[in-house]
Amino acid sequence: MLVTLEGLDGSGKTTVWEALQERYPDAVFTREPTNSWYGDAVYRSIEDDDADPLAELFLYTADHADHLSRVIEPALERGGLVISDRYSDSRFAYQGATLEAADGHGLADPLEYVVDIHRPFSIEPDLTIYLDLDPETAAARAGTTNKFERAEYLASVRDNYERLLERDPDRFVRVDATQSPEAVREAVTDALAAAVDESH
Ligand SMILES: Nc1ncnc2c1ncn2[C@@H]1O[C@H](COP(=O)(O)OP(=O)(O)O)[C@@H](O)[C@H]1O
Ligand SMILES: Cc1cn([C@H]2C[C@H](O)[C@@H](COP(=O)(O)OP(=O)(O)O)O2)c(=O)[nH]c1=O
Repeated sequence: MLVTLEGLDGSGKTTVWEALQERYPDAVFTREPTNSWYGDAVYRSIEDDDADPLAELFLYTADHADHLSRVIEPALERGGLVISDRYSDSRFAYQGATLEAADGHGLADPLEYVVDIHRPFSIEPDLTIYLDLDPETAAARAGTTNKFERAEYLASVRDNYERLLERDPDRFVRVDATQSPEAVREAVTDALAAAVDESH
């Protein structure tokens, strides 16, 4: 079973992901960008304010392809629970927004385009927990350290997440990330426990 955590920078994904490790000690905990050299390339691009948006999309997608074959697919084949801090929806929402800001880079609908390039090879999560937070709080919590963490940009990323929730309501569970860390953790744990129960 594949479970992903999504949300804006600073929404509390990593805090929750760490708490879940105590709760599910046998699960495989992973993240995107990964810790491979593809992930290193992604982080180089994040630091480059002039990175080409399409080139950046393909770097993230290369990291995802490697993540699938090296980590996700083997773990799912073993029948395990896999919990990923960010996954494809981050690309749909963030690179969709970056491409949109670059006048669509000649694409009629950047978000749809990013979804489409994943379709032939990617694996859809069984459950995606979306930590919902307003862009201002997200930027303040994240510390606005890179180009993706600015409130204005995060507002367009959030609009894209809303589109994704609308098109796929059965896969997503929305959690109000303005709550205390304890309340967020409890809501996430409840959603995950319900999904794990249902899969048995
Ligand atoms: N529910 C919460 N309320 C207030 N602050 C939080 C909450 N969850 C996390 N934080 C804090 O916000 C910052 C970003 O959290 P983090 O888990 O790293 O988010 P993300 O992985 O989504 O970027 C950290 O300083 C963390 O301690
Ligand atoms: C996985 C992924 C991350 N990102 C962005 C979100 C973050 O700003 C940045 C690094 O991700 P991450 O290290 O998860 O940041 P955070 O813990 O602050 O949420 O990369 C994308 O734009 N596309 C993607 O596909």
